[in-house]
Amino acid sequence: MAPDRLPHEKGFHVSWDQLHRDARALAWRLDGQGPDNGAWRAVVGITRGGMAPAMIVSRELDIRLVDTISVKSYNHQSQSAPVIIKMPDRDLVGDGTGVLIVDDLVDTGRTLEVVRATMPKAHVATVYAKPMGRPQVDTYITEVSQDTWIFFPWDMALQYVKPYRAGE
Ligand SMILES: O=P(O)(O)OC[C@H]1O[C@H](OP(=O)(O)OP(=O)(O)O)[C@H](O)[C@@H]1O
Ligand SMILES: Nc1nc2[nH]cnc2c(=O)[nH]1
Ligand SMILES: [Mg+2]
Repeated sequence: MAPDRLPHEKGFHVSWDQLHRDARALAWRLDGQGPDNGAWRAVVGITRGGMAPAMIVSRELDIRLVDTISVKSYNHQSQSAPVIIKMPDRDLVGDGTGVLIVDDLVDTGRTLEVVRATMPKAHVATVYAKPMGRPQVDTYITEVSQDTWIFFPWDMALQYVKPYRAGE
């Protein structure tokens, strides 16, 4: 096993195209589910990974009010207690009513626990979810097992791969 995959058993590699399709699927699922005649008031993306799906969801649902919340917790694959280092505009998000919080994935759920506490009435949506974090999410698209590490396109590059039967 490649050392950069430890301690997870499996790798789930997501291309830009796949992320685009899955974020669009998330938007379609959320369409018409907002509290104001089905409409959502604003999108809040959780930096940094939530910014790409937040952009796609806000584009699909024609939501022009977009803000971010910045949370720092993971350093590579090791997690420390999540800390909010930047809040969204309080006048915009209020208690979270009509706000869609968007992140790329939920793993342990610790990031969303901290974010939810700041906007208790918001709807939380992620593209991918692992079982431990699922209770923190209202809507998600694809579930992967807890021992899977999800690799996003912004963390990868195309590179040469040797054929299975490499010439001697
Ligand atoms: O459910 P949890 O166990 O809290 O993990 C999920 C969070 O971890 C990743 O972010 P990360 O902290 O790596 O920061 P980044 O988005 O800036 O890359 C991911 O984008 C989620 O925000
Ligand atoms: N890229 C990435 N970041 C994470 N943060 C917590 N879990 C994951 C994961 O599976 N992949
Ligand atoms: Mg993140």
